[in-house]
Amino acid sequence: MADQQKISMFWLLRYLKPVKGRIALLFILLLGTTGLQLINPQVIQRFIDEAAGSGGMAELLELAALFLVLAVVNQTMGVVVTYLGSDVSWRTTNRLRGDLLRHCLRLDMSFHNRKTPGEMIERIDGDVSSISNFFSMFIVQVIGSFVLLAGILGFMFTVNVPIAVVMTAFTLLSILGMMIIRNLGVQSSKNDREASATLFGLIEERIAGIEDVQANGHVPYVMNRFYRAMSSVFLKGRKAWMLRVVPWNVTVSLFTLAVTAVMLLGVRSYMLGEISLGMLYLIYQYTQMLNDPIERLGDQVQEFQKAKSGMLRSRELLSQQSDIQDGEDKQLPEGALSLEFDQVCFSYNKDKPVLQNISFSLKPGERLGIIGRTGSGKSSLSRVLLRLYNLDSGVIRIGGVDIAGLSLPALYRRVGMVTQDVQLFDGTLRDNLTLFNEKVDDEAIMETIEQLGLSPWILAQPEGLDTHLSASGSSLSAGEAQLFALARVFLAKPSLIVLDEPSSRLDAATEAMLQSGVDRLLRQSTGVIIAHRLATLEQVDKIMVVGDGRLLEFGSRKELAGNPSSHYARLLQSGREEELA
Ligand SMILES: Nc1ncnc2c1ncn2[C@@H]1O[C@H](COP(=O)(O)OP(=O)(O)OP(=O)(O)O)[C@@H](O)[C@H]1O
Repeated sequence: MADQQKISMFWLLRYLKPVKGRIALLFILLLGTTGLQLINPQVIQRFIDEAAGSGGMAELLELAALFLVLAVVNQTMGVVVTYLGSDVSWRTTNRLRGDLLRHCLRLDMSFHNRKTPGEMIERIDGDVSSISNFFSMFIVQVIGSFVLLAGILGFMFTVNVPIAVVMTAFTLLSILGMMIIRNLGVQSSKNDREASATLFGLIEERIAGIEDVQANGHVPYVMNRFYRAMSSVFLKGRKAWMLRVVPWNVTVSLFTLAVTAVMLLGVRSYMLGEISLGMLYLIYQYTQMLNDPIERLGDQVQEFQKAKSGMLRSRELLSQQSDIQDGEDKQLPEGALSLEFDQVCFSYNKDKPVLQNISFSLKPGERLGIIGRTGSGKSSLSRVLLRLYNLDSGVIRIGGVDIAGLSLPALYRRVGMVTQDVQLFDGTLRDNLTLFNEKVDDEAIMETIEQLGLSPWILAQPEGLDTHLSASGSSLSAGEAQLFALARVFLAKPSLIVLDEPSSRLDAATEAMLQSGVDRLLRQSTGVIIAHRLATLEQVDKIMVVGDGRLLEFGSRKELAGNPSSHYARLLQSGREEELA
């Protein structure tokens, strides 16, 4: 645990570095307010003694004015300290949020398959929020509190040693107690954060599937799971809170004892004529003030426990390694790219093979149509081709280069894919087509759209390319979104294109219209088209039939069509596409 703590602190320092100037200023201001807090009671003490003695009105007014000025300056500095604290906290935590998101986006699909989006939101935002106080105030508050304590106790030793000894003993005991129990709540706070992440995951999953939940009458079941998750958050949250407030309760009890002892000693000294009335007030005031920094330290211990659980979880996430390691090769040959699968085996879970010994090759510019029954492994084939998963064994070569040794940006620059699930982003049609790349001009967009025969559709949108699309895609039909995804991938001019059921949601007329456009655009690249409808594959050069993760048939489309014993010919003859393979 101690080791882990050291790592956490060290690791966070890099986020504080860019704001070190602001932290220094924060620190100076805090020292200033601490000093003013110490001086103010002394002004009142002099005021009381002057008033009780023979002080003139002018002196009293001077002291009152000084008190007012100091109080206003103190308040103003307090506001600036709060502002600077929040500023530091936002700057640092936003950098951490950015790092976490960037890291997660690079993690492999196996990781993302295990996490719900809601859980990821909690990890990227929720955990970091719990660290924000640590960034803004922890160091400053802790040091400020110690300085204030030292100031009060130091001054008391010059006034009355027995009272100063009682105060010091109380302070040391309180701090010691907090040090001993400071880690008490860390694990429970971590459990609390985990429960909350699960709850968010559940809410997100259900809202994302709202149509299915409503249409299938799943509301009571969803509510039941929701209540159970909430109950877990409540129980774990309560335990974490209870363990966090223990240090605070310890200091409150000690403080009551200390105030009683100090007041008894103070009143006794006053009765014996050792101190003035003003000094008695000062002793009382300083005793009260002792509680403030100790309470602040207690608060910071609580915050630290919360922050530490967030730090541990964020650190854990940042240290997750992607299974997909970036390769060194940066170059692929110019023009359309060849494709070769050599004895490729792949599984999502080791106990269930999904692709078994797949070998085939395509020359640059050739087009392959893949057919096979539902669940036979067609989409998995395209996923491994784009290195979304690692192979169990075998090699995939694109343009003669093993993709395992190829850098991922180099791969994605030249290979494009349209999947069955089209993701839209919050932005205009143009943003979604260019993926926010401002270098792509409208002319290039319209040219591609024209070739795909989609310009009437784009022009029919209320504001053309400036039409706003919502991230959920509710503004487009599923078929429209597919057209859109096709335009998007062709705009990037890839040299190898994988189309996974690109027209599954289009009506026959729209598909026919699209077909010639796709054919034209595919002329500049090698194409892999996964299709359920045989009509989609009329223009391909090669056909592959997949069944149960195995390659059942591979060859020239024309030859297979002319061979009555081939799977493909039989499918063509029967016209029963549902019997694919
Ligand atoms: N993320 C995943 N995790 C675990 N198993 C998966 C995952 N995705 C797919 N599978 C399994 O892998 C097998 C092949 O799935 P794949 O999606 O490649 O089939 P497909 O031929 O593309 O099917 P469809 O025609 O329905 O799109 C199926 O048995 C499926 O259950």
